[in-house]
Amino acid sequence: MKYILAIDQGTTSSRAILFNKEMKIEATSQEEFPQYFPNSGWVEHNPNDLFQTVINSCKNVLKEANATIEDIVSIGITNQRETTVVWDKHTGEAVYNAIVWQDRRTAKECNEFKKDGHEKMIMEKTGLLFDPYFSGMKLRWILENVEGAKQKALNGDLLFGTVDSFLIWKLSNKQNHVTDATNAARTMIFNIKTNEWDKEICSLLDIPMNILPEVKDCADDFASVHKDFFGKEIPINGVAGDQQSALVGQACFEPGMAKSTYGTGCFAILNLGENMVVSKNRLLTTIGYRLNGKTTYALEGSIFIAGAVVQWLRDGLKIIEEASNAQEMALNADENQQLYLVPAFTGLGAPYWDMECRGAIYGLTRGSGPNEFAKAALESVAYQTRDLIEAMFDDWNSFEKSNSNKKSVLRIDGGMSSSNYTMQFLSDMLAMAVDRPEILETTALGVAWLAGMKAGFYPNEEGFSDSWKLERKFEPSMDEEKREILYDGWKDAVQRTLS
Ligand SMILES: Nc1ncnc2c1ncn2[C@@H]1O[C@H](COP(=O)(O)OP(=O)(O)O)[C@@H](O)[C@H]1O
Ligand SMILES: O=P(O)(O)OC[C@H](O)CO
Repeated sequence: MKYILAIDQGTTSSRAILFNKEMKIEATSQEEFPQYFPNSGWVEHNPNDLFQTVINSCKNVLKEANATIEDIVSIGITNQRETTVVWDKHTGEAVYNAIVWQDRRTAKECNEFKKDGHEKMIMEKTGLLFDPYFSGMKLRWILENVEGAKQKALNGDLLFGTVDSFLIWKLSNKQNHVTDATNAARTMIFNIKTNEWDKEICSLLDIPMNILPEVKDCADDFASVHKDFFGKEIPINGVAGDQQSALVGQACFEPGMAKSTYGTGCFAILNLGENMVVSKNRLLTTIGYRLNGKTTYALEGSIFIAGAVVQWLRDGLKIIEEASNAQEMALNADENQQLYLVPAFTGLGAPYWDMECRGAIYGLTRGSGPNEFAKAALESVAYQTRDLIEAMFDDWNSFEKSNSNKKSVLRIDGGMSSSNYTMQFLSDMLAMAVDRPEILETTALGVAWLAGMKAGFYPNEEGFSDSWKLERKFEPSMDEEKREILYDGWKDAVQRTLS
């Protein structure tokens, strides 16, 4: 048997997944690693943990499938985005822990840059906001705060990379310092119009450009894994940040197609085609994928708390034992009560971007109990998605005038997409069909396809799109008046919650 090996290096664990010739999953393996919180708002990983859990997962998945390295045609790597590593190119040791995408340590400095009027330029060139989320400010922090780092960088002794880049450099035995366009697009120092690292931004942040990796297409010759690791050299032919990989895995190749991934948080991405549209609604513009030198742009919006609200029902309120119980409770809730839970546990993401506000619940009565809480929790995810999707399609429609009000496909995935109650309510709230595919592991599938297609093992874009299979379509069934009354109530609840 021949396989493609997909590596998914995520925020809490590393996974390896083997896909067979039919693009079906043959085996998976996963290993968690520690999270470090050295200060309030700081989040770090040990880069060696990231690498070692990747190696272990790859070895274990081969065992799991009774396969050997001879069976692997090519490797694809997808990863938590924005997380920043700086390492010594001679010793291979990181000069500081990986600063994780969730880390907010540079918030104050970002505000100063914003006050000085630099955000407009950042938005126009990178599609992003001036925010600690992105790699540029994390990289700046390391160079400014780790003793000797700036000088070493200037001397050409250090390298910077997002997690994909660090892993590839290690796997290639220090040979290839590369990344792909989707990961570069999340650094805030990459110009997504010209597809180049941006001199003006690097100079503003005082980042020496000699430490930056070469940026490749998503399906490309990235490197060969050195034979010391698995006993044989294997090409790495696919790389994409995890959310973009899911866009590809959902075969959202046409402008107007969107995917929404419901894990701990939720990330929605809309394909914009060849046009870089800067959002009027404070959404992010990013690179969806780059194939054969051609960039496909995308709009992205994220919700911080999606599946995490269900974890809160379980671990905080202790009113459910497992995530799937929330649905039964929602179905048993009193229909005459209308509770709104605004899960702003860590602020609200797009399109509000309010980091200071905190969660709230509205509409409580003497009769409100666990069932009503569970219902409000699940529904909050749909309301938040409507906020995002409305903002996205507003940008899309004002750009694509001929398509005025055209709403197209929304494909869903991630752990929480298995909740039928939530997905039906989502379809009702959006007044659009919501499609759930047979393969929910779309993140790994996306990068497996990129690697397999480059290696000539998998079909082209068209063939891959044809292989996408629907498991269930959720169609809107709520009448319009009810939908709008409910949504107005949500908007009112959000307004009362904002700081
Ligand atoms: N049946 C379900 N109903 C509601 N939420 C669910 C259900 N199953 C899983 N979840 C939620 O989905 C999340 C896990 O999804 P996953 O895609 O594995 O997330 P991540 O990759 O962020 O860890 C958890 O937050 C969990 O609460
Ligand atoms: O590792 P995940 O799945 O939580 O994804 C993290 C995102 O890429 C952050 O932007």
